Amino acid sequence: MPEPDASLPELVLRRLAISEQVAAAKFGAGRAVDDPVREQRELARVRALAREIGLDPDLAAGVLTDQIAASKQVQRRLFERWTEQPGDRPTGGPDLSVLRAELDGLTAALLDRLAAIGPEPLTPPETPDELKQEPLRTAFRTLARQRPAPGASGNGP
Ligand SMILES: C=C(O[C@@H]1C=C(C(=O)O)C=C[C@H]1O)C(=O)O
Repeated sequence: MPEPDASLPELVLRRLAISEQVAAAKFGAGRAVDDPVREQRELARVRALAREIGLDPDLAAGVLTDQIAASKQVQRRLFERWTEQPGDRPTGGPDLSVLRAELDGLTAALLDRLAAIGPEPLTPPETPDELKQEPLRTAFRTLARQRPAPGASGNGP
């Protein structure tokens, strides 16, 4: 479980770190990076969660779409690396179902943070890890824009 007071950028970074382990679990099992069925299920879930906590469902879905795209960028890069350099291939590691439960917990925490913060644009954190630089920009695509104020219905005068 994430720290209860983790900032939104920390949660995004944590989700990408777990994506590295997801890549290892999939690569070892010969599974594809993309799982469109799970993606659709997650998107439906965040829309429902967003409604429960007074967050714009389109905003929540947009932010999750970015997190999924960023996760897949990290995973694809690692698949390429491990294909080219078999010596770097990981051994062992957590089960995919355990990692997915962690991802789901982080997604819920992300929505909670999003509902709590103001509309100001957020910028991706700096990282020396070249693998994560572009995925981090992807993860912040929607967050980097001005957002509707929390609680705003969008139907006001
Ligand atoms: C992380 C995974 O890989 C991809 C990314 C997902 C995500 O970030 O939530 C969901 C499904 C996959 O397309 C996964 O399969 O669980």
